[in-house]
Amino acid sequence: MKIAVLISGGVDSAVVVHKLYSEGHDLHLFYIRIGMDKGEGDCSAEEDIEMCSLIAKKYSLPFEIVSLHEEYWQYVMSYVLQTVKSGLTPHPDMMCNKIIKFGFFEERWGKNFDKTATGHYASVREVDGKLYLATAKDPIKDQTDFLAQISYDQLSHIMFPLGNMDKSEVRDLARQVSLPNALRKDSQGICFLGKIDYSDFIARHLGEKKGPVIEIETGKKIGSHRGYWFYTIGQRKGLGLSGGPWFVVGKNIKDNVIFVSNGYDTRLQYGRIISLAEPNWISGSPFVVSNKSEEQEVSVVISFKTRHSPEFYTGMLVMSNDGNIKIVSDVDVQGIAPGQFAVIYSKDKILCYGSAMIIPNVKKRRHHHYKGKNNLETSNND
Ligand SMILES: Nc1ncnc2c1ncn2[C@@H]1O[C@H](COP(=O)(O)OP(=O)(O)OP(=O)(O)O)[C@@H](O)[C@H]1O
Repeated sequence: MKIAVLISGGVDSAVVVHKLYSEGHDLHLFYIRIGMDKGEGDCSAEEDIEMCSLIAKKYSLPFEIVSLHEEYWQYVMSYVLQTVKSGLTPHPDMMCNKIIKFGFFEERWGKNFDKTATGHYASVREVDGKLYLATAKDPIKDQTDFLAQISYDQLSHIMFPLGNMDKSEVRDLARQVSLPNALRKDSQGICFLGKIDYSDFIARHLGEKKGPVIEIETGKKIGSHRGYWFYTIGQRKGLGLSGGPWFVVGKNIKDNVIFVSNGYDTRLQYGRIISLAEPNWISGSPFVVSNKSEEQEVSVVISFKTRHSPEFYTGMLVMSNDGNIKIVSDVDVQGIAPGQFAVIYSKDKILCYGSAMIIPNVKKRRHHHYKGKNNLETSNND
């Protein structure tokens, strides 16, 4: 098979090259170059590229560096800034996979190959003649949540050769076959943005604007913050408040107010109802539509995640007859942040059906103690 392999200089994608090469495929390696923000050099990219060249050389494979710099800044980063500005929490990794790695790359280069392979920890399964995004063997490394915005067409053209390997097996294999990056540390952080400080980046683009931090139960001002766009629902770190733990439980964007609540047990930290919008069902809707009558809600038992973590929650995915969807969780979910995505899995946690954006549960709550303002919050905590 003719396969385009996306390589980053990291050990995972190098092991992909080794595996596919050993299976006798015809490989073409690609590195996607994305520069930093204006005026910032990016020396780590040069190191990554050098590593990619070494891997290409080891297997005598063609290697190309392609740029998607403009596209990344135009689509992914503008989405990040817009989302943050509207008080929501963005998910750049998800958008990067959908728009860059499996979007523009596929359109321009990947389409000329039978498949495109990456070092993501995920798999593709066929069930009743249909392909599904499916979880990886290694539950700690599983990255299906980052992939849950892709389309069926994108999925149909992708291979994830590490889906059936644990990270330790990947490292062992890299050592055994003496890959030049066998001992290289894993990359951390947000997609291509891993190399820059997220908070600095936001400050540079959106500036700072001081505002009050209000204890939600009492309406008392207990501190000040740098601008609502630096904070996300469920956040604990970086609030600079004494007598914690304090958690962000709501925001009033109009007045630049952050609401916090004290303690791990506060009711306000948790919610069981998660309202969703714009679902992306990769392989079709998980609802069994044949049961649907005019007045009825339809529901399906699911597992789900609301953040990148090995833990799954369980609950029901419910669609009301007006088409609105929500999750009713079996247990309290901490820090439900609108703008983030709920990733929906089959009950047995094997198939990833797709994802939908978390939206605020519409409700009004009066904060009598804070200048009598009536705030429609961006919090989902019931
Ligand atoms: N700059 C890049 N150019 C081409 N492909 C990339 C690039 N960055 C990441 N990828 C692809 O996306 C996959 C997942 O990327 P992620 O950032 O999660 O890296 P990772 O899990 O640390 O993997 P690796 O060890 O290969 O860097 C990589 O394995 C690789 O196939």
